[in-house]
Amino acid sequence: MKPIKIGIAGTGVVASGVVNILKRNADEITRRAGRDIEVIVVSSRTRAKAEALVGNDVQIVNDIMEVARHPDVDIVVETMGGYEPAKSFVLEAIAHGKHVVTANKALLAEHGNEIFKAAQDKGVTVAFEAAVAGGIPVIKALREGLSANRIEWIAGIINGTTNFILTQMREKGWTFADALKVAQELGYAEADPTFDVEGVDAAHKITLMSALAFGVPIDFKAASIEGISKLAAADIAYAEKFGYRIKLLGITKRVSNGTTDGIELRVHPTLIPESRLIANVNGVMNAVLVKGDAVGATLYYGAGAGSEPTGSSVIADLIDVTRTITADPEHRVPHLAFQPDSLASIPMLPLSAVKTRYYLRLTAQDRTGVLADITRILANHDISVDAMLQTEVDDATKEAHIVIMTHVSQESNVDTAVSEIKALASITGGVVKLRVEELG
Ligand SMILES: NC(=O)c1ccc[n+]([C@@H]2O[C@H](COP(=O)([O-])OP(=O)(O)OC[C@H]3O[C@@H](n4cnc5c(N)ncnc54)[C@H](O)[C@@H]3O)[C@@H](O)[C@H]2O)c1
Ligand SMILES: N[C@@H](CCO)C(=O)O
Ligand code: NA
Repeated sequence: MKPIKIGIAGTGVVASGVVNILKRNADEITRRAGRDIEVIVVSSRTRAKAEALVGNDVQIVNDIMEVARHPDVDIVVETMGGYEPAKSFVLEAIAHGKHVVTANKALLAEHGNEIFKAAQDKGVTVAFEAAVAGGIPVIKALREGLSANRIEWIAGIINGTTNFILTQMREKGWTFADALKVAQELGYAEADPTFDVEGVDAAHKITLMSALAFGVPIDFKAASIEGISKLAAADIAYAEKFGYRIKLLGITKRVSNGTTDGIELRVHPTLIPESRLIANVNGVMNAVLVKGDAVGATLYYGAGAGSEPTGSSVIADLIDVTRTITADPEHRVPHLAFQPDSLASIPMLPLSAVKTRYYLRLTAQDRTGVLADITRILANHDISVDAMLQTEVDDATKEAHIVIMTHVSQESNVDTAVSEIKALASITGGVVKLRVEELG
């Protein structure tokens, strides 16, 4: 059979992984796909760099649209990142009847509904395994392996950069800035690393998984997002005293009970019991826990970023598309796991509706009655205390830290209580609030 012909836009970290693996494993890949997969054209802004990667036999063009419109290309790979020109490139390729493989979660989280609709109308596939948790085949698991289940929730460490930073800070005492710099050098970070650090990248990924899990349109605007830039080393240490690790988690949950029906979608630093496997996922590694009603909890672990791990997922998509390229589009696996005419309209829940356990750290002056004031406020808002710790009073500041672990409480109640506590004269250093997830 004649080879499947690939055009690549963007020859950076991910594209290099793709090209190198395609060369090294050509034999296995052909035996699996049933046809050779051959890169015939790449776009590059720096010709020398592209030539060093693909050699002289591959056409190198300046204009990405030449890749999108190339008459011989069957599948385009989008590894530029960002919203534009990536969006125009993908839509142009679809309009020209090309299948698309992309690693770009930002693009799909913001514009996926439009892109998948265009692909559906044209009868082509847009595949994106590399976009979520890098090399881990979690999109495949959600879309195919778990398709018998009603998904209950997903919780994942889905940003390698922040997990790398948290790990180096905790294990090696690196500063935040040094750890971020190394993550950038290793090719893990986004072009704009605030996307990593502020939780936006994780929110892009959990938004896509939420749509796949619950059969709803992609709704990035509904995500509540909090990153790790304000996380204090003191809270990591106190969490450990209670037996918890702090990880940046992307969480999506279907809440369906007598009073509430909807979907939670949130990213924030989270306390996880240290006995959970996922609490021990370190460095650039990612892990995604998916709870299905039939299968129970399942865990997917592996490298969430990096050239070849991400390239591994891009090529898995290329092989999938190659295998089904001649199939009637109606018989291909739907982009978002559910048939596009069967998407549900389930409300997205605000953060204020979340019910979980909370970690609170208060910085208080050492005055009589302060603890009584705090516990009275908590009780007034239906928040019961599970455990409490107070540090010794600092000689210089006369302040102490009071750390409180609550039982399950509602976020809106906790927020009201926190603002009342902050208003107490004895609370001089603000209140830190973190969420706790048992993930059992
Ligand atoms: N690096 C990773 O570990 C990783 C993992 C998963 C997903 N991703 C995603 O993969 C995509 C690429 O990431 P990367 O790390 O390879 O980035 P990169 O910066 O290493 O490479 C991007 C490439 O695209 C080219 N490019 C960028 N803007 C362009 C434009 N406007 N016109 C033409 N060419 C342009 C650049 O010149 C470069 O060759 C992003 O969407 C990223 O989020 C990266
Ligand atoms: N910047 C992302 C790349 C993988 O999507 C990360 O650190 O996880
Ligand atoms: Na993946």
